[in-house]
Amino acid sequence: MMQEIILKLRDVEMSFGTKQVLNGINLDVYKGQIIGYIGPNGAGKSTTLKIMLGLIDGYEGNVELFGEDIASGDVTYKRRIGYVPENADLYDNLTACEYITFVGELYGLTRKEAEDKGLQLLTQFEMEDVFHQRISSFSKGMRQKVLIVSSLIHNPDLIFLDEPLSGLDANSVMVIKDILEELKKRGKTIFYSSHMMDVVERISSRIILLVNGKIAADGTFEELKEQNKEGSLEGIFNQLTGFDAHKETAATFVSIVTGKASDQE
Ligand SMILES: Nc1ncnc2c1ncn2[C@@H]1O[C@H](COP(=O)(O)OP(=O)(O)OP(=O)(O)O)[C@@H](O)[C@H]1O
Repeated sequence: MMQEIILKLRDVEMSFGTKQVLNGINLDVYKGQIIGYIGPNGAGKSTTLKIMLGLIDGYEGNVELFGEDIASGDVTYKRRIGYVPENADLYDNLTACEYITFVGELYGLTRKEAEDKGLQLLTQFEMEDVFHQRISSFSKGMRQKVLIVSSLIHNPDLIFLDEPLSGLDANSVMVIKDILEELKKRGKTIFYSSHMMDVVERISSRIILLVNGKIAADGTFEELKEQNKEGSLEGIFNQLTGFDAHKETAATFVSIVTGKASDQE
């Protein structure tokens, strides 16, 4: 049986002014895949995510979600999407409860449904005591948990995560990794962008490496390892992005900081 295509990109290009950021992205993502979307800073990962989410316009090419062209004007597909942004402007003056019910209502839940479900979910992160406190009083990790809960409150089929583990402690990272596994088992499709190579290596059913707005590698971790003769995703990343100067760069950087070459210390 053919697997359902959830996400389809054809010749997607994007420029900001004269700078071309995406140079022809072609991609089919199937139901139940966890895609690890990696690449150097500025490669165009967040830009790709924002195009698929309908947050930025002006791209060339074709983007289909759940078999529908997102440029068709019909935005009902958005109800089936969850999104954890990289930099979220959480509404600091709202309480966790107010924020989560606000997002839940945007996605079509009633206030009561969103509030009940939000409290249940935050309780799993041991945050029930702060449900009615203002987000401005939260630590970075607590804010991140509110974002993760908000992104899943409406039971989306396709989930976009942009560096979702930032600020989370080791125990919470474990829980989130297992949540992603569990969502995958239940047929959810996950598009996961991160720089944490060990996590991407572990959770992804497929890894896509973007370099200069182009897909430079696409396959399972095993396939990438086979092709690149490197043992870790970090090593594969270094090799495919042509970066082997970390030691020299670090030494030069610290020499500038200290005003002395390393052998003068
Ligand atoms: N709104 C914008 N206006 C102008 N240039 C932009 C805009 N958004 C992104 N860019 C540029 O597009 C390029 C790709 O940015 P993008 O945020 O997609 O990279 P990224 O792969 O997500 O990087 P990172 O790993 O650092 O998050 C960068 O050169 C960035 O400066």
